[in-house]
Order: sequence, then structure tokens, then C-alpha cells
Amino acid sequence: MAELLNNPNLMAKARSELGKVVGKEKMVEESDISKLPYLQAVVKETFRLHPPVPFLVPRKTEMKSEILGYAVPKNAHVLVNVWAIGRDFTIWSNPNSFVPERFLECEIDVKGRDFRLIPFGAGRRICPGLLLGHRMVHLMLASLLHSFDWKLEDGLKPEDMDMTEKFGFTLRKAQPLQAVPIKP
Ligand code: HEM
Repeated sequence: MAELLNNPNLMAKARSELGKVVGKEKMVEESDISKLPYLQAVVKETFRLHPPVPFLVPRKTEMKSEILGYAVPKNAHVLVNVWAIGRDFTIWSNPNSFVPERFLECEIDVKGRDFRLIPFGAGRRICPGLLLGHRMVHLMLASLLHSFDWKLEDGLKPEDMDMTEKFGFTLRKAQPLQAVPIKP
């Protein structure tokens, strides 16, 4: 929501897709999500720039090993910096900009198959709530966008928004978003 309020033209694109696919007569349903490629691209782009669990869950190695020439000792505490992977300029063009279009016509998904985008982790310890979380994020965002138009609190311009992040086990906005719904 913060990125869309920060980029009103992208908010308009996502709302226009919802208007065309779902229409005005009914609420968004789970079965609509597969028909909303732009909404899906917005969610992927959000997971890339703002992964909710930025270092995944800390792990400890059981044996010493070598990965890509780096020695990893036994009992090492391992963190995977997915936040940095999402902003790596050798992987992504214009990495610090919010551009959902990069995921249209693109095979990269978030299900642990492509290490460029692993907001739910990967492998044996991948998030067991992936399917539920993934579905709910789409459904919640789609419902908010479909039911209301949104604006910033009085007088605040998109370019003046504070988009700073606060790191912890989970990643949050340092300043909570204040968004005002407008009934269309
Ligand atoms: C957008 C929503 C969610 C995100 C981004 C997310 C992300 C993650 C990540 C990154 C991990 C660590 C994976 C790794 O280290 O490789 C994880 C683990 C886990 N998640 Fe989620 N999660 C989400 C929703 C959920 C939900 C809805 C549930 C439960 C209903 C859940 C339950 C768990 C559990 C139990 C683990 C620990 C798995 C283990 O260590 O074996 N998550 N999640």
C-alpha cells in the first residue's frame, strides 16, 4: 500500500485491472487472483524490495562445508540476506525502484525455485505457511484496492512520504503508513 501510494500511477493501474476483471457488482474472491497479473506483479515487487523476513530464519551448520569458494565452519550461525539479494544490481535493473512491470512476462516466482526471489525461504525449511500467506496477501491487497480509492493524509505528497524501513526479525515501515480510504 505504501509503494502504491508513493506511485499513484501504479495504484491506478492495479485498480483499473481490478475494475475490468472483477467489476463493481461483487467483492474480490480467491478465484479472481489468477486473473490479476498486474496485482501479482505488485506483490512480487513488494516481496523483492521489502521482504517481510529480511534475513530468513537463522540457521546453524551441522558440519563444515564450502559454498562458492567460501569456507563455512561447523556450528556457524547463518543468515541469508534476502533484502540484499532483492536489491542486487547484478541481478535486477534499477533495483531500488518499485517497478512491478519487471515481473510481467517473467517466470520468476516466490516459491523457492528461483534464488533471486525467496521471501518465504527455500528448501527443506521453506515457510510451511507459504500457500496461505501468499493467498492472503493477494486477497487483502486486492480487497483494499477494489473497495476503495486511497489517498495520503492531509497535505502529504507522495514524494514527501518517509519510506524508511525498520529492520528486525521482520521488516517494517519505520513510520507507520497513514492511508485514507475514499469510497468510490
Ligand atoms: C507473507 C507471509 C509470510 C512470509 C513472507 C513468511 C516467511 C517465512 C520465512 C522467510 C521463513 C524462513 C524460511 C527459511 O529459513 O528458509 C518462514 C518460516 C516459517 N513460517 Fe512463514 N511466512 C509467512 C506466512 C506464514 C504463515 C501464514 C504461517 C503459518 C500459518 C507461517 C509459518 C511459518 C513457520 C512455522 C516457519 C518455520 C519453518 C521451519 O523452520 O521449519 N508463515 N516463513
